[in-house]
Amino acid sequence: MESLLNLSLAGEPRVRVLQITDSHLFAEKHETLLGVNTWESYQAVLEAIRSQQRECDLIVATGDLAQDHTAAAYQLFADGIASFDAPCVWLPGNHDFQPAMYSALQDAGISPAKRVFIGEHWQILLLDSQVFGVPHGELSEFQLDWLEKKLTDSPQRHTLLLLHHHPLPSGCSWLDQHSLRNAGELDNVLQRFPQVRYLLCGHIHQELDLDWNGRRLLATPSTCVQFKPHCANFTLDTIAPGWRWLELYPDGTLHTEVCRLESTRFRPDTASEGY
Ligand SMILES: Nc1ncnc2c1ncn2[C@@H]1O[C@@H]2COP(=O)(O)O[C@H]2[C@H]1O
Ligand SMILES: [Fe+2]
Repeated sequence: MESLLNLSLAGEPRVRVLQITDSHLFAEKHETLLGVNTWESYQAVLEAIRSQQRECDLIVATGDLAQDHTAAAYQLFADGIASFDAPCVWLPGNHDFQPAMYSALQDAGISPAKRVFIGEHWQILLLDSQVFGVPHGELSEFQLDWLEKKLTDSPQRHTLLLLHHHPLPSGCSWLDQHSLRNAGELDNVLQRFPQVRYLLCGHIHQELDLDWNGRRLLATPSTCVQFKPHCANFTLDTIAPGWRWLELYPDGTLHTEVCRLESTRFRPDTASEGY
C-alpha cells in the first residue's frame, strides 16, 4: 500500500477539499460519451472551479477518470489538475486501468498515496473497491485489513473515507446492481471506529446525501454525463456536470456543497441506452 501524504497546514482552522469524479476521459480530446465531449466538460468544470477562487488544500479524484484505459487519458486528467496549486490524490473506479493510471499520474507528479493526514485533526483514507472488468464493487480482505489498521493506529484523527462504489442503495435500481457488494463487511469494520462519520463516493453520477447507520454518505455529480435520480432503468439526466467542496473542521464536523456548471452545453443524448 502506498505511502502517507502529510499536509500539515499549520494554523489552519479548517481544511478545504475539492472532489472531482467520473471524468471518463479518452486519449483523444474529440471523443464523446453518450453525446458529451468529456474533455470539454472536464475543462469547463475546471474553469468554473478556478473562477470560484476558493482556497483549496487538497483535490480528491474518486475514480472513473478515464474511459478507454489509456495513459494519454490519464495524462489529460493530470494536465487539468496541474492548473491548481493543491496536491491531488486518487482512487480507482470500475472503468479505470490501474497500471496506466498509476504510472501516468505518478509521472505527472500526482501522488499515489492512499492515506492523507490533512491538518492536525483529520485523515483521509482512499479505498480500492474495483473488481476488474465488472461495474460493481467489492472491498478485498486486504483493503478491509488495511482500513482497520489505519483506523486503529490514529484513533485521534477524524476520518473521511473515500471509495468509488456506493455502499447504500442510491434509489436507481439499475445502478444499485453495480453498488459495493460487501457493504455489510465495511459496516462491521466501521462500527468499531466512531471517528469515521463521513464517506464520499463517485460512480453514480448524481448528488446523494444519506444516513448510513449514523454516518453521512455523500456522492457527487460527474464532470460529464449525469444519471437521473430514482429510475428503475438506465436514464440520463439533462442537469449540468458538477463537483463538490468539503470543509473539515477541528471538532470533526464537515460542511459540504455541490456546485454545477451554469451552461446547458453538455446535455447528453437522452436516447442512449447505456455504455
Ligand atoms: N443500460 C445499462 N444498464 C445497466 N448498467 C449499465 C448500462 N449502461 C451502462 N451501465 C453500467 O453502469 C455503470 C454506472 O456507471 P459507470 O460510469 O461506472 O459505468 C456504467 C456501466 O458500466
Ligand atoms: Fe463507476
